[in-house]
Amino acid sequence: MAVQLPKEFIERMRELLGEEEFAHFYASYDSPRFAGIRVNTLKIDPEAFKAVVPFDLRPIPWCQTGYYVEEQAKPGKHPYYHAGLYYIQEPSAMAPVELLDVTPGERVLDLCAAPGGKSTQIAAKLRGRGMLVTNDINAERTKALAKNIELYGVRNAVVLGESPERIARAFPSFFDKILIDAPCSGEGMFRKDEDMARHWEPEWVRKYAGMQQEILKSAASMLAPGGRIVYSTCTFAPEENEATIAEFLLEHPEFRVVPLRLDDGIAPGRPEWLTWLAEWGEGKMYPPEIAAQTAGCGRLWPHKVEGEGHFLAVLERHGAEKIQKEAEEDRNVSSKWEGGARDKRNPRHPHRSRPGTGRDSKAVDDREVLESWRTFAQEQLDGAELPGEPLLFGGNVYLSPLAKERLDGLKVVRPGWYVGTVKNGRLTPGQPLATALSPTEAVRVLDLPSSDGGVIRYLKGETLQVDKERIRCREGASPKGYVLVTVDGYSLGWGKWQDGLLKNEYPAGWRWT
Ligand SMILES: C[S@@+](CC[C@H](N)C(=O)[O-])C[C@H]1O[C@@H](n2cnc3c(N)ncnc32)[C@H](O)[C@@H]1O
Repeated sequence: MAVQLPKEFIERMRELLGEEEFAHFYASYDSPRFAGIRVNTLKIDPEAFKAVVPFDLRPIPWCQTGYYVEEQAKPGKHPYYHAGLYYIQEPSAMAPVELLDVTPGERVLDLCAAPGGKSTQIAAKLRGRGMLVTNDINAERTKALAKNIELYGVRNAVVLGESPERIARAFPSFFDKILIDAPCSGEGMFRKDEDMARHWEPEWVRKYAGMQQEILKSAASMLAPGGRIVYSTCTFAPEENEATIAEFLLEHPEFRVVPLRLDDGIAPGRPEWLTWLAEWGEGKMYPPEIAAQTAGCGRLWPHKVEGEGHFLAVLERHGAEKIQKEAEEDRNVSSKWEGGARDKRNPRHPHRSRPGTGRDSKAVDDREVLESWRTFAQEQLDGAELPGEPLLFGGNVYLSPLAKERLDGLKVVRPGWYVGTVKNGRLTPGQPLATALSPTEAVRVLDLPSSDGGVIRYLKGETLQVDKERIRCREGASPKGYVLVTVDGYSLGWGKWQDGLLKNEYPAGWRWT
C-alpha cells in the first residue's frame, strides 16, 4: 500500500464499516487518486472549452463543469490555466457547491474559503450578479484566496480574513446561501496527501467537532429565512459529520436537513453511527426525529466513486418568505455612501460622484482619485460592465458590491474588484481588472496564439516586440497606451504599447516559472 495509514484510523474504520465493506474501503488506497479540472464559465463555456483544450476530459458525474484529467497532462502548465479558463480541483471537492443551488443575484457567503476552489465555483454560478463574500480566518491562506478570486475574473466578490463570529455581528440574517467547507481532521484526503495521514492524531476529531459547531452557529445567524447552508468536510469521522449536524439541529429547530438525491454514487449519511458513538461514550443519544434526518446527508466514499472521501449536508432555514423590508433597506445602503449611485444615463461613465462641499480636503482628494478612475474607464474600457460602487481603500480603487460601512471594523483583504491605483492623478490599471475583462471590453487588444512562444514570453514578464498592426484598436483610438493581452481571445493581463514595443505589466508574483 502506497499510503501509510494510522493504526487507530484503520481500526476505527473497520469497526464502523464492518469487515466486508472495510475490505473494499481499504483496497481503494491501492488505486490511484483522481485529478480534476473545473471549467471557469465566467471566461468560457464548457462546449467551447472542450473544443480548444489540449488534454483528454472525462465528465465528473456530480459537477456539470467538472472533468477528470490525467495528472501527467500537467494542466497547471498551460497558458489557458494562466488565463483562468479552469481550476484544478479534486473531483469530490466539486460536489458541495453544486448542492448550494446558487442563482445569479444572490448574496452568498463562503465562510472557510481558502484557497478558493469552491469560491471560484460559486462566483461562476453567480455570473457577476449579486455578491460573494469569501472568508478565511488564516491570514496567510487569504493571499491565495484573493489571488484565485482575481485570476478567475470575479467582479463581485469581497475577501475577508475574519472569524465567523465577527462576520456574524456585521451581517445578521443577510445571506441567501452559505457554504461551510469546514476545517476538519482530513481523513478523506489520506490517499491524495500522505502528509495528512502522517500527521493525523485521533484527538483531532473532537477538536475539529468543537470548531465546526461554533462556525455553524455563526452561519445560522447570518442566513436569511428560507436560505440554505451547505456543510461539507473531507473526513469520515461521524463526530465531525452526522454528530455535528445532529447537534446543530438540536440547537436550531428552525433548520432541517434537505435529503440528498442519492445518485452519481453519493451514499447516505449513517444515523446508526450516532448510536455507536453514544455507546462508546463519545457522543449523546439524539431524539429519533433528529437522528433520522442525518440519513439525508451524503457521503462520497473512495471505494464507491472516483474521488476522495467527503461528507455533505444541506440545511435549510424554515420560512421561505424573506423579511422584505429589511432586505430592501440593506440593498439600498450600497448606493448611499460617497461613491454615489450608478449613473444609468451613461454606461460608459458609470460612477458619477455626489457633489461635495469642497470643505473637507480628504473628500476632495478622494473625489479626485475617483475622477481618475472614471477618466480611465471612459478612455480605456469599451462599454465594460462595471458592477458595484467605486471605493477607495489604501490608495487603491475597488468596485464593491457592499456599502463601505458594512465593512467597518472587519479585516478586509479585498473590499471588491481591484481596478487600479491612482498616482499623480493617473490610474494604473490593476491585474484583476484585466483578468475579468473580455476583449470586447477593452479599447486595445493584443491577441497571442497559444501555439506561439510569445505568450510564454509574456507570462514570464518579458518585453515583446509587437508591430503596430497587431494591436487591435477601437475605431479612432491610437495603439499607444494600455493593451489587454489575451491568449486565443482570453484575457491574461496588461501591456503598455509604444513604438513597436510592448512593455510587460504582468505582475511578478503571477509569472510563469
Ligand atoms: C477545507 S479548507 C477550505 C478549502 C476551500 N473551501 C476550497 O475549496 O479551496 C478549510 C479552511 O478553513 C479555514 N478555517 C479554519 N478555522 C476557521 C474558522 N474558525 N473560520 C473560518 N475559516 C477557518 C482554514 O484556514 C482552511 O483554509
